[in-house]
Amino acid sequence: MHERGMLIVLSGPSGVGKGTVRQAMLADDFRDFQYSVSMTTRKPRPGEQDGVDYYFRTKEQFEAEIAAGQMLEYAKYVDNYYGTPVKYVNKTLDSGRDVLLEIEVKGAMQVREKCPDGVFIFLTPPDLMELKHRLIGRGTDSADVINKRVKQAAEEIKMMENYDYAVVNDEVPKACKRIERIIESEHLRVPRVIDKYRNMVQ
Ligand SMILES: Nc1nc2c(ncn2[C@@H]2O[C@H](COP(=O)(O)OP(=O)(O)O)[C@@H](O)[C@H]2O)c(=O)[nH]1
Ligand SMILES: Nc1ncnc2c1ncn2[C@@H]1O[C@H](COP(=O)(O)OP(=O)(O)O)[C@@H](O)[C@H]1O
Repeated sequence: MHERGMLIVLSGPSGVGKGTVRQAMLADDFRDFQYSVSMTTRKPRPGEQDGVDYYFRTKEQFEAEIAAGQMLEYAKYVDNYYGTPVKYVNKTLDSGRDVLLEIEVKGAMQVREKCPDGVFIFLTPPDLMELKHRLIGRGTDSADVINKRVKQAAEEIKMMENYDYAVVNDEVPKACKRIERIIESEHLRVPRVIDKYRNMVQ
């Protein structure tokens, strides 16, 4: 029998660098986690692929998935739905592998209710001006959408108190290392490993 995988939830304002840090962790050969691809009603950005970046769906399709109980969590964020299909998460955790969810704060709180033994990490920008610069620099959103996202960011940062860890993304390699250390330490927590040692003392 193997241990069940660990659920890692990474939240943080749009543009803070969640995707960048995740890619850097993979490039760093820290690939012990599986990324859960979310579903969204947002339109694909140039280069984004269905099934890789997101499952791109219509509002009707998304609502049908909710009604069918297929979502672990979902939330509305700046006029679109985003959510985590439950099947992939359960299947992967059951196989003993860790799963990483990259989701906004309302969804993360739903996951916290359902999976209290998950690890909740909040990635935060050095400040809101820097966040805005990153969103502008990414070049994927209109000025109007960027302003909405920065406004939303201020609300999201207030939710940090509900997380287990806060990681500042000042420099990508440093943020990566911080998250890797958190994941490694969480694996050593006694409640996660206790079963392995029970046999020794019987
Ligand atoms: N609740 C929830 N939020 C999600 C999910 N997938 C992505 N998000 C969040 O939705 C917000 C907007 O995502 P997106 O439009 O792709 O912008 P980006 O994260 O800045 O590239 C971000 O805060 C994402 O972390 C999900 O499955 N559930
Ligand atoms: N530590 C950092 N310093 C400077 N720019 C960064 C940093 N991390 C990410 N970026 C840049 O900020 C933009 C947003 O990053 P992204 O990973 O798309 O954010 P998120 O997934 O959180 O929305 C990208 O253009 C990315 O290259």
